[in-house]
Amino acid sequence: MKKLPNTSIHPNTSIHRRGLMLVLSSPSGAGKTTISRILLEKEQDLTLSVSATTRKKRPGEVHGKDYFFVSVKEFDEMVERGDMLEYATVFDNKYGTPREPVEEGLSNGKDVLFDIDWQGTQQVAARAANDIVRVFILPPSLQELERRLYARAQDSAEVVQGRMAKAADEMSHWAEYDYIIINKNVEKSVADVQAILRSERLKRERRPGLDDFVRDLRQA
Ligand SMILES: Nc1nc2c(ncn2[C@@H]2O[C@H](COP(=O)(O)OP(=O)(O)O)[C@@H](O)[C@H]2O)c(=O)[nH]1
Ligand SMILES: Nc1ncnc2c1ncn2[C@@H]1O[C@H](COP(=O)(O)OP(=O)(O)O)[C@@H](O)[C@H]1O
Repeated sequence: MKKLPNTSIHPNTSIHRRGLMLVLSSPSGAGKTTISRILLEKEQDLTLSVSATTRKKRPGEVHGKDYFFVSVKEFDEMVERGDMLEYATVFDNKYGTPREPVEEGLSNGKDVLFDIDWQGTQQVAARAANDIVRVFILPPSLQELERRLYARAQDSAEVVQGRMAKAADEMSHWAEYDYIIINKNVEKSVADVQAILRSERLKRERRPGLDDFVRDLRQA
């Protein structure tokens, strides 16, 4: 895997605040898409990293908004060209994060939201340890997880059962995340992610512009 130095993620050193990479992961059906959607409406300075996938489009999904739906050949070519920040196989389909929009968002002073699995999270963390904030979303119970997967009504019973079977595996990675949210009530979960975002944005190391500010204050 090509190593991506931090400097290439943040080419613009003049930005006042250093953008962060907010990762949401969860077993399928726990609610990360729902939480992300509301969060993006509420947070103007947050932009979604739209992944590329070889999975089939679900009813209602829009190419370029929910995912870039590509063929296996197109996906592999993107990987070959080094266009992916990270990529992984999940539920027999390939998923990956196109690098360029992420770099562009960060250098424009935006925070970037990622809906990616634990494999992708590990890859991004290895490349941009100081910029990543990891949030893992748990369902209140396995029964509720299954209910939500059926309630979404977009996958066959076979696909739902496959996702239930993989849930324990995905959840085994929960301790690799910085924050854990049990998604019982959507509004509360969104408020919790907003609290995380707000605190992480206030961290000293994400505010390089403060150096000059404090220097001026001290000279007064
Ligand atoms: N590593 C990686 N995982 C992704 C990416 N995009 C989506 N995923 C993960 O792939 C899994 C399946 O996503 P999807 O097919 O949309 O199903 P859903 O999560 O049940 O809505 C989820 O765990 C996503 O977080 C990506 O670009 N990279
Ligand atoms: N807190 C919640 N309470 C009840 N239903 C929820 C909650 N969060 C999400 N859902 C529902 O559960 C289903 C799966 O949510 P989704 O956001 O698609 O999950 P994911 O993206 O993690 O696979 C959707 O039908 C969604 O409306």
